[in-house]
Formats: sequence, C-alpha cells, structure tokens
Amino acid sequence: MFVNKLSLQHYRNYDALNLDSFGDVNLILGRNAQGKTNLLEALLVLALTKSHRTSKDRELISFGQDHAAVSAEVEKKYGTVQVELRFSNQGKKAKLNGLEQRKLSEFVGALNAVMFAPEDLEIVKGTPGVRRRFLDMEIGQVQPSYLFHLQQYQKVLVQRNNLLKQAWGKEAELAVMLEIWNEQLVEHGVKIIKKRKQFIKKLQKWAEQIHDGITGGSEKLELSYLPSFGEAETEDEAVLLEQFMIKLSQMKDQEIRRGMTLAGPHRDDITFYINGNEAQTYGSQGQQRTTALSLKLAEIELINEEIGEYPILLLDDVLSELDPYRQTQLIETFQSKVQTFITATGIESINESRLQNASIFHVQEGQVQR
Ligand SMILES: Nc1ncnc2c1ncn2[C@@H]1O[C@H](COP(=O)(O)OP(=O)(O)OP(=O)(O)O)[C@@H](O)[C@H]1O
Repeated sequence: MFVNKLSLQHYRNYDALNLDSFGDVNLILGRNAQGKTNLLEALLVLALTKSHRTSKDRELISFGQDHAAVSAEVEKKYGTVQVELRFSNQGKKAKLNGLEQRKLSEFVGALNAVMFAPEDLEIVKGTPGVRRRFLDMEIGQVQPSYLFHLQQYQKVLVQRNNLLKQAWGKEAELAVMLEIWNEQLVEHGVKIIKKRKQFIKKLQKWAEQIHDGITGGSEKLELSYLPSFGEAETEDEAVLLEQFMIKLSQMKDQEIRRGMTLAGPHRDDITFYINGNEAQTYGSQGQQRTTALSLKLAEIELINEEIGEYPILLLDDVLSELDPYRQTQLIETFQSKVQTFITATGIESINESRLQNASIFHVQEGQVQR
C-alpha cells in the first residue's frame, strides 16, 4: 500500500498540514523537537487508532485546541481508501471513505504500518508487559477478532480481580460468581493464547531468515512463547481450556490471598534466543537491537502474508544507530516493495544509496517544506 496524501489538523505541534507528493522513500529532516516523530506517529495512529507513545488520546490534540483530525489517502491493491480519525473530548471517531465506522476494530487494518523506533529495543530488553503490548498491537492489526477477545478478556479480568479482592473469608458465598468469571476468562483467554502462539510461529520463520541475513549468517534467532500455564507448543483450544481451568483451581487460594488473577495471557511472555542463549539476559546491546529490528522486519513480511499487501514502514531516528552494512541490508530488503518514511536530524548519518530516489521533507516548528 502507498500513502498519497496526509492531512493533519490541530495534531500535536501541527496546526494545519496538507502533504502529498510522497515517494517510495520519504526522508523527513529537521532539528530536535520540530515535529518529525509527530508525523510518523500520525501515520501509525491512522493504522492502529492509537499512538505508540501514549495511551492518552488527549495528548494528540494541540495545546489549547478541543479536537484533532488526521486523514490520509491510501492507494491499495483494490483501489484508493480515504482514512480519517478525529479526536475530541467525546472520544474518537473513525471514517472510511467518508463513512463513520461503528466500531474502531472495523477501521483498523485499512492502513497497515510497521514502525521501528529506538524504544523498540525494549521489546527485547524490557518487561514482559512491553512484549505483550508488541504482540497485541501486531496481531490486532491483521486480525480484528483478536482485539475483540482482548477487550472482553480485559473487562472480565477487572471484574474477576474485584471479586477476588473481596473474597477473603467469603469463598462459599462468592463461589458461583467466581465460576462465572472463570468461564468467561478462559473462553477469551484461550483464543488470545492460541492466536499469539500461531503468530509467534509465523514470526519466527521470517525473523530467523532476516536475522541470518543481517548478521551474515553468524546468529540464529529463535522465539518461544512463555506461557503462565501449560506447554509453549499447545495450540489445541480444548486442551488449553482444560489446562487453564485446572490452573485456576490450583491457584484459587493464592489468588484470593493476593486479590488478583495469577495465570492467563496477561501474565505470559516471549523469550528470544540467539545461538541458543537468552537474548534478554546474555545478548549485547547490538545483538538486542538487531533482534528488535529483525522482529519488526519480519512483521512486514507477515502482514504481506496475511493480507496480500505490504504495510508502510516508519523508521524513527534509527538509521543513524545502524552501521553502514546494516543500513544497506535494511534498504535492500525492502527497496521498491515497501513505502518508507524515515526521520533523521541530518542526511550525513544516512547511507548515500538511500538518498538517490528519496523525497525529502524539511520540518521546522510544525511546518513542512519540500
Ligand atoms: N499536544 C501538543 N500540542 C502542541 N505541541 C506538542 C504537543 N505534543 C507535543 N508537542 C510538541 O511537539 C514537539 C516534538 O515533536 P517530535 O516529537 O515530533 O520531535 P522530533 O522532531 O521528532 O524531535 P527529535 O529529533 O528530538 O526526536 C515538541 O516541541 C513538543 O512540545
């Protein structure tokens, strides 16, 4: 897919912006704090309906304004789509070709985007919560039903935790209610776990291949799902359902003591191995960064596999952190297949081969010039 036009209104430090004449490679240049990342963020927000930097939509609205709007014209295999999001105190509204969408999940997927930013190192180095967020955002982008189960699971989890907090000494009285929440928790939890395991298996296939290329064959990258119950490989829903129920009954006393749900997809994790060693613990900074990059690049292939079209690629301030060999690898892997938006403070940090066909945009205090 290809973004032809992008318009912003009262979005972060942009008052009104209309950009077109994008190319395959778009270089967004400017000093610090001028609005480069804000541009990439706006494209990602159109893909996911939320920002990678904040969960508070209010922050996207320009200081002193009461609403923000982002829209783009996206050329896809089967025609052009107009995507539009509007943020205000009343929440967010999504439109596809001018038609308001009742559910945001029906909007997600109209534009697909993969972003690689310096903070993605946290996918490898950070807490399990960062890795779960990575899984949720990526799977949700290509499978709207995943988002449905995730939302339902989170609702049930809150209710169940509230019940557990009051259950101490009242176990018999609350047993029926707990049974009801258990059933719903397990129903949605199993769907989430199954989809995550399938995703990781597919991601592994691409990530291993890409990582092999980037490292010149010296590193083998492997991924594995780390569940809070059962074995990593089990995908059979009936088996998962039974194992989850057994785990909940085993942990019941402990859960009541601690007032929280202690097993389920909200406690799961992923482990990365480089040549058999855990990358989180034993990987160098460079290996961890390359692992994060391989995962993101694998995702591009995966999205193409799932929907038959390549997403756009957003590279925020990362090229200068890669050595020239890795920059070239990145360039050559996706050249002419994937529309790319790159931010940088200057062109001297970027490999010259990247610049030949690039459309260059200069950003200064929320204004953009070609
Ligand atoms: N809601 C908002 N309203 C107005 N301005 C905002 C809002 N949110 C952020 N900004 C401004 O946007 C600017 C930061 O933009 P951005 O993060 O895109 O910078 P950048 O050009 O990518 O810089 P760097 O090179 O440092 O990463 C800051 O000046 C910040 O004050």
